[in-house]
Amino acid sequence: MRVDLRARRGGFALSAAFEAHPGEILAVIGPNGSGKSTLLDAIAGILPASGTVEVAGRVLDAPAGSRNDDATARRVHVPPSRRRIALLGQRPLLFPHLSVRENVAFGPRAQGVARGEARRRAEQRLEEVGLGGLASRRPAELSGGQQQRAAIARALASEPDALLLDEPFAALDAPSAAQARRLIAAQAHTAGAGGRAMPIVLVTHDPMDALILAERTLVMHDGAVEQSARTAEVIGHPRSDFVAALAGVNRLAAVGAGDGAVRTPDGLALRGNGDALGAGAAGSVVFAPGSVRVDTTPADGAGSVPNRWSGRVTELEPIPGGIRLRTAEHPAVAVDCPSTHAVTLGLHPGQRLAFRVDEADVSVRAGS
Ligand SMILES: Nc1ncnc2c1ncn2[C@@H]1O[C@H](COP(=O)(O)OP(=O)(O)OP(=O)(O)O)[C@@H](O)[C@H]1O
Repeated sequence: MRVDLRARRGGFALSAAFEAHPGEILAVIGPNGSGKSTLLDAIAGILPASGTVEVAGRVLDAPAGSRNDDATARRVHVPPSRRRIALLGQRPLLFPHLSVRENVAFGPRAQGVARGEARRRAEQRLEEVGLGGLASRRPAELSGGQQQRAAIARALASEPDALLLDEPFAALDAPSAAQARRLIAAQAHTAGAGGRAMPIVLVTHDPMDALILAERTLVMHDGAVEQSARTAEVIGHPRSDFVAALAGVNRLAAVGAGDGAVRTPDGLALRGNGDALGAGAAGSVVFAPGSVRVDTTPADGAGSVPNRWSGRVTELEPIPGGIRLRTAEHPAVAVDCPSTHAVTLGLHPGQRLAFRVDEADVSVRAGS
């Protein structure tokens, strides 16, 4: 899939270019209103866009005169129904009056597949998503998770060339989401029609979904692609405070101190791995709140030795398995303390604590 498009929705402008390969899951993350759904709608052809969309070697959108072989060629716009792209949103949107089997067979039937074959294909797809026994039910007789799985089966039954998923796990409880995740991961690697695996574009709010499922991630911001890289790079070395917050890591501006360490604006001295910042060179440091060790007795050299500091607790916030704290001296630094250790320390607001983080857990990046 090759996408290079621009689209407008009211006053909102979108511009995005990327490629997604067959068998690949590409995650798209970004704040609310950054244009993730708009991007999927434009690829699916629901929203008029200018630029190029190519899927499985078929040109679905192309500007006039864009083809090398024919400068007079007219603009290409294949309508949504003929794009062979399946778009699946948060809500399953099954036809309530049809059985689950008929819902899944609907796509193939609309493509002209004979009734018996469409039914066979629907049953096979339902079997694959674990709904083989529920094919005769109406959607209302299924749970939300089962409905979403039926919708995935329906999307796949049309044997699309690409699958676009918009927050497909958002409305599901944890077990249903896990099941849907497995299904989608398996699907990416399964050869579809004609023995081809297909690209999957997955819009998600949860960077951990990206980490579990997607080799590469696109970060959207204000209608543009802010970062496009391997997911491990996006999460491990976020370029924006937004991704850092989503990924749950500390990201601080830093300046090379000239002694191999870097200094943050609030005076934290840190040594880490990654890029070497010369004296005065700007960059950023990233470390996980959970990689910081907390103690009541000040660490040796706290304040003067890199990777050690102290502070007075101002904020305590429960997190799964422990407590996240912040200090008055370094409010931008979150520190996670496991519950057992929190009990031992007797964590409380106003408490003075010592902190240290291993060099190996701090990553330094040059540039802003
Ligand atoms: N039908 C519409 N008419 C006009 N503007 C719209 C319409 N739908 C969305 N927008 C605007 O387009 C922008 C992008 O919205 P979009 O839904 O693509 O963002 P998103 O990243 O998917 O957000 P979310 O994470 O909240 O789903 C927003 O500013 C939104 O207000």
